[in-house]
Amino acid sequence: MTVILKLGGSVITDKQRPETLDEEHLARAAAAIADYDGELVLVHGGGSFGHHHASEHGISSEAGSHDVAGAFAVHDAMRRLNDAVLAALQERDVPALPVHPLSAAARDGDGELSLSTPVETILSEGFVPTIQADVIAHTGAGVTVVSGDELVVELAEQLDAERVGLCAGVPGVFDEEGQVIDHIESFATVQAALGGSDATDVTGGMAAKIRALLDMDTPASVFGLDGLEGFLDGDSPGTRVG
Ligand SMILES: Nc1ncnc2c1ncn2[C@@H]1O[C@H](COP(=O)(O)OP(=O)(O)OP(=O)(O)O)[C@@H](O)[C@H]1O
Ligand SMILES: C=C(C)CCOP(=O)(O)O
Repeated sequence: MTVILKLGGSVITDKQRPETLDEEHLARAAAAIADYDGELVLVHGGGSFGHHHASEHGISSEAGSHDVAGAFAVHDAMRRLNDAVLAALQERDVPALPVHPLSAAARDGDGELSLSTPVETILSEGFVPTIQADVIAHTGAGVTVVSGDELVVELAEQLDAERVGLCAGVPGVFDEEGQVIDHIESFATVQAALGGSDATDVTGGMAAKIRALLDMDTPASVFGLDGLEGFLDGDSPGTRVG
């Protein structure tokens, strides 16, 4: 059965500084992934590569743009981040190959995402598909951002995944007192504690993440880097969602 893991941009980059990797975190994540023995699909977010350029060019999940320079600036930065993630993985003998949504996904006029990737074949041939958040064509709007969280949800459905993990820069989802919530079953019960991101972020931070995860049937967990090994061992660190 397939496990889907998103490496949050808040983990693998320094979200406060444009186009800055968090080399140490990326190395730790890659080492944990190298120890995993099973079918794994990786997705990664934008951090200070995607969100910075998207914000500068006024592009978000909803706000589109026909400006090719802006569209390419976001895509190109995300491709550079994807290259860095692939390099860290391949260095540790993880057979990671890239998937770029700009060439594989689109939104219709209602904003509905369609994604047609060779991920299943890449997986069945023993590789680890590594998919970046990106900009994609959006009917009537030019391009909009597709977040790593949206890609995770879509892929979980397409691949009938067993489990989904979102590794973020926080140990889990905090309640209003700052304690990590063990289990979230409905948006309404936690809404008051959920905010955006504390850095530049065009896709809605934690609130959007939890909404997206509650919308799917696959069990999910949100955890920090310290929880990654446990998640890959089959535990549910941080906050279970759904
Ligand atoms: N209740 C909450 N619990 C935990 N984090 C929260 C909460 N409300 C808001 N946040 C913010 O959500 C952020 C995590 O979401 P964010 O989208 O930045 O993570 P990410 O998915 O790792 O990054 P990226 O979108 O770049 O991939 C935290 O850094 C924090 O600022
Ligand atoms: C801005 C971009 C391209 C990234 C959006 O994806 P996220 O980091 O998963 O929210």
